[in-house]
Amino acid sequence: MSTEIDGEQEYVSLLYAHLDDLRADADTRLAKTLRETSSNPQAMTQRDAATVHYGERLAHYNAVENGLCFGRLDFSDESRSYIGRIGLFDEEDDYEPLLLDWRAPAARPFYLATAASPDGVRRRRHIRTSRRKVTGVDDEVLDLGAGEQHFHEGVTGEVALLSALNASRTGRMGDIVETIQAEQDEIIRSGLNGVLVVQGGPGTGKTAVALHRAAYLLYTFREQLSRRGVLIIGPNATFLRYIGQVLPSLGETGVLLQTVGELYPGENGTRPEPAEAAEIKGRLTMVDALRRAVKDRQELPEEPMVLVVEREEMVLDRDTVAAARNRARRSRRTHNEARPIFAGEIIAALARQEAERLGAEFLDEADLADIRRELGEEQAVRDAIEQLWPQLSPQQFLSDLYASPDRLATAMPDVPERDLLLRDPGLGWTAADAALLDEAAELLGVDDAAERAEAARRRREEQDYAQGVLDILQMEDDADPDILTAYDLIDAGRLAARHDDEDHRTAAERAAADRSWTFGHVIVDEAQELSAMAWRVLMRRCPSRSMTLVGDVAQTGDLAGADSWSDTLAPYVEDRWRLAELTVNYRTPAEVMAVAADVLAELAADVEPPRSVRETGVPPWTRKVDADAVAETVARLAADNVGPGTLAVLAPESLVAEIGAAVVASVPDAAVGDQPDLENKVVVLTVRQSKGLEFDSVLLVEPAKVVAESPRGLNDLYVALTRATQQVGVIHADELPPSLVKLS
Ligand SMILES: Nc1ncnc2c1ncn2[C@@H]1O[C@H](COP(=O)(O)OP(=O)(O)OP(=O)(O)O)[C@@H](O)[C@H]1O
Repeated sequence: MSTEIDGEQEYVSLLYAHLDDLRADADTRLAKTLRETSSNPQAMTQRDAATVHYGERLAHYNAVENGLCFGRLDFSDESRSYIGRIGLFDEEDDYEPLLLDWRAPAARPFYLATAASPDGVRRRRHIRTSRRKVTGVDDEVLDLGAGEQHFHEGVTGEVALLSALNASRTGRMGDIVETIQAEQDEIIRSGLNGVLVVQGGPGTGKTAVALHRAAYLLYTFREQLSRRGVLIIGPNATFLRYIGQVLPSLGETGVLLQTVGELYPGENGTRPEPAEAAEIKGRLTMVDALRRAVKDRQELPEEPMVLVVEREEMVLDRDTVAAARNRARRSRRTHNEARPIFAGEIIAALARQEAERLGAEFLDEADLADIRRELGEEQAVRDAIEQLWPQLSPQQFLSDLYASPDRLATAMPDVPERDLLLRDPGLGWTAADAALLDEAAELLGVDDAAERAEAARRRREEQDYAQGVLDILQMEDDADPDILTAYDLIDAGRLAARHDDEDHRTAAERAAADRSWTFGHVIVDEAQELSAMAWRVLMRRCPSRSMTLVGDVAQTGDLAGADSWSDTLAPYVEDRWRLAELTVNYRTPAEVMAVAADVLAELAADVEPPRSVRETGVPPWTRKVDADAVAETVARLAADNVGPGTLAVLAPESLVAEIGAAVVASVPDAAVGDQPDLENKVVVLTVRQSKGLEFDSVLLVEPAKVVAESPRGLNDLYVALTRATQQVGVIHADELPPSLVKLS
């Protein structure tokens, strides 16, 4: 074996030498670009672009340093390929591939070939490395015939897979490029177009698959996707931190990761709120409610309004305002965009009154125009217009709505529980508010006439400046008429525009700041949790409907979440979506899954539990204690458990603070609170917070309370039981819920 390792070491060293050359080259070019100085705007623009380009290349090479090469395929025709994190080519040998990017079509047999269907592959080799050193190889010989294999059915690269699955967790998710399984590969490489729903039980690799699919799509459709970017939505900030390293480790950075609460640019919806309030805000009927609420802001005065303009009284009666309002509404523009029409009508009506007073027969059209202009500048007139048809930002509009029982009643006459939405202004936004802010922005629109005028003025100024630059260049070049000047190639307008538009942020960065941005592809993790209103926003952000939605309807915890994929998607794509299923559980050992399966049977009798890929020999255990000893027992067990792996204490909402305090008293650096650091050995979380995460061991506290505290409590219990990679212990004083029969 050691000669095999030596042989691979030689090749792997050659690959690293190649990587070093590429890195050195990018480094030199970057340094050279940074040294370039020029006052020529075009050259400066090129310099900026080159800086970004070489900077990105360097980051890319650095990202693939660990595990650069991890596999080898030997084919029946004696040829062989090495598989790794990027493609490397031999420039001196007609660009022969030295290393195949795992995403390249030619690398696919590494994930798909089996003894039953070897696809020309004689041997698949997993190469284990630590930094740049080869530490071992695992071979699977595929042309022996299926009968002679001793591997698990349907599992490829079993040794490498099991060693990845048994490894201690670190609190950050890792990539799985070395051991992607066939059913996962199918999904990762599925076409770009249309909506793909990936349904799979806990631990089936949905998150892993979603992230690797993002990397695959960016590689395969680079041109298309790097311009528009890819958006990945995850359930909360802790989860995004947990998965945040995976794409960079695959060399991909052009992806925007967001929570639903961040869907409205510039705001971050993190304020907690009761599940019932979030559920109401997530209903699709909020679209009509907001429409009514906007109309409600276009007021008619109960009594005629008296305006004092230059010591003269003018009157705005209800009919005049109603006529102006009808005109503005008939324009079918959004609220803010229709406002100038309303204002114009009001001013025209007041101007007619003024003309009457002055004697209309002595005034011509120019005089009337002067009167209108002067009235438009009067504070009293502006105030009246602002009162009757205010200019509204989505934030102002929504906080006014939440602050007023009357406004809520007008907007939501058939929702008796609407007062759950009442709250004082200025308290910050919740996750469910983000979708409503976005909807409000759609309804209100922006009257950007002033901004557009300012932008036009700026452009004119820049154009004049560019013209000046070109004139100077031309003067310098006058000496030799044969030399092509910048003037010949580009006119001032284009030069200014190029300067103006040149924006070196990545698509993801630009998208994060822009509500009207549409993405090339959208991936939603824990997609079952999204409300109908959140789906509306996402669909607006992705008119091409190129989407991957991964989730598990059996794990839905949010009241506003999904029970069925077809109901969720029907309003947007009818039945035009494809379903892929993942069936193997890579996380939860069989012993734990057997217990979780009973909970699943109670909450969704028709859903098959995923099949665990391994056993640990440690069945879940329980410990019953007195109610006043629960926190102390958990704290002691947590202290005893501090080992190489990670431990999560999962507690019901009502106990989490008390349990957290007890655990911190015995394990001082344990992570607790809203945004715990998952890289700590011991973390105390609610079940909701643990969604999508995993730990080596889990201590579950008072499962009966977990079930009782939420209308979707059984789903929460199912989530809690399926977070561990090694073992689960249950500490309780209350009776165990009936679905945990196996533990009683
Ligand atoms: N092919 C694979 N090779 C190695 N590890 C894998 C593979 N597939 C999944 N895993 C590991 O299994 C664990 C579970 O994966 P992941 O979190 O993606 O599952 P999930 O379906 O999103 O789970 P849940 O629905 O419970 O959040 C992770 O540690 C992941 O790295």
